Amino acid sequence: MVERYALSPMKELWTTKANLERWLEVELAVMEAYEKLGMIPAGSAEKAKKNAVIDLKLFEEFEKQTDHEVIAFVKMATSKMGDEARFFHYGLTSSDVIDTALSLALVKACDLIIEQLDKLLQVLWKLALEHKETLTIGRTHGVHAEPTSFGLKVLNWYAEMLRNKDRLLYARRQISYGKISGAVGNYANVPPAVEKLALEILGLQPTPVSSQIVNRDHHAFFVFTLALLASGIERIATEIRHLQKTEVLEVQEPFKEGQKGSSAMPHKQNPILCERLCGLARIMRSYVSVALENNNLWHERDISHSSAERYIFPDATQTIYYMLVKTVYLLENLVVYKDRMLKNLNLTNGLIFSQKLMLALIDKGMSRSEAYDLVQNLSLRCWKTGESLKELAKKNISILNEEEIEKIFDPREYLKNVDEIYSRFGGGWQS
Ligand SMILES: O=C(O)C[C@H](Nc1ncnc2c1ncn2[C@@H]1O[C@H](COP(=O)(O)O)[C@@H](O)[C@H]1O)C(=O)O
Repeated sequence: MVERYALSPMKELWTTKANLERWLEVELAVMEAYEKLGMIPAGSAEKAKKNAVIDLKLFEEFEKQTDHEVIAFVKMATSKMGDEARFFHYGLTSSDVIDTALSLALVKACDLIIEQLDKLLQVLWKLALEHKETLTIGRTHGVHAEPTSFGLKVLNWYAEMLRNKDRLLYARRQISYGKISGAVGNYANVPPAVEKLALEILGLQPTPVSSQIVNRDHHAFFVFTLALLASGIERIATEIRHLQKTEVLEVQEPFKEGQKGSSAMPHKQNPILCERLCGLARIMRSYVSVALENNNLWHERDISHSSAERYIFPDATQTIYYMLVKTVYLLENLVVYKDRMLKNLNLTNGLIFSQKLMLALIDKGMSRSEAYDLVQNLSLRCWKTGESLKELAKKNISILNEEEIEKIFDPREYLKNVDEIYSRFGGGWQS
């Protein structure tokens, strides 16, 4: 993981020491299960826990010697044990330990991610409420379309993040499986009852059927869910980048006291945070293709996925965590220029009210194509000359009176159903 984007407490989850401690947690849970079932002498698990060694130097030494990390781990962990060492790793294959411990790590990572996502939801809801009535221009194809509210844009982000939360909760279930079923998953040397008890102790559930490993579709789904969340953040960041263009300047990402925008141009305030979030979302997508490829392993498993997973799980969880923390900061401190929004809304001299004008003509009895052509002709003149569409309508359309025309060109008319849209979210964000 690039240290620059590694934040606590997520980064501590992925240290070698934390990993070895999780392996030990799994081994001890298995011993406890054997003991509860009366299959090994009472007190063995407690003794093993007391005498177990976690020593990174020793682990490295044994790994160099054996070129097998789980054997190195077992040698290290049992190096100061007595007779209880006989029952340590008893009947297990390496992946019983590795995969079960990996699920423990991923579930914890998922909880940290959900915690940040909850914060983001809270900030989004607050911003959406604050700007429920803030008029802005809605753009399609990058071109002014019709008035809308800035809060509604934010509410749309909020709704996507609510869906991301739903998906994450489901993904959390998908990665909360362990397996203690032996070398090819058929419990030849460890009974299913041990798996059941051990996983209960660890707070995981057994896979109904496994090979040597927990199938990688579980993990791929989780990684995809994170990438989808990242693309939602990217969508927010992209919108802010567009709205921060000099010609637009409707919003601006926070620019700290003492911050510098450019080494060459002292005046610059660039949307660097949003640009970084867009870059990181690209990285997040790249993990998905690796996770998908890891699903296709030979027979009861090969180990081609292992090296790739040393990157994708720590990096994907740390990157999305970083993205969430920064997005919360970004939106908590977003600068919103309401006056500029209004100024931009009026840039096209009323053209954005063309649909309402056309519909009013239809309501007065005109055919749709006649009304369309009339309004289009006036609009094209408006584009060319810079005249106001409202004034042109008053001069050229006699079937609408002045009051009716004023109402058509009132941007507030476009907010009349905003309350109903908000009401679909009930009381909003309650953590
Ligand atoms: O219980 C077993 O160990 C069963 C055995 N399969 C293995 N299961 C788990 N780990 C194994 C296995 N084989 C190797 N290794 C060790 O995994 C490490 C892989 O390193 P890397 O490719 O860098 O991620 C690296 O340390 C490897 O030595 C089998 O033959 O089915």
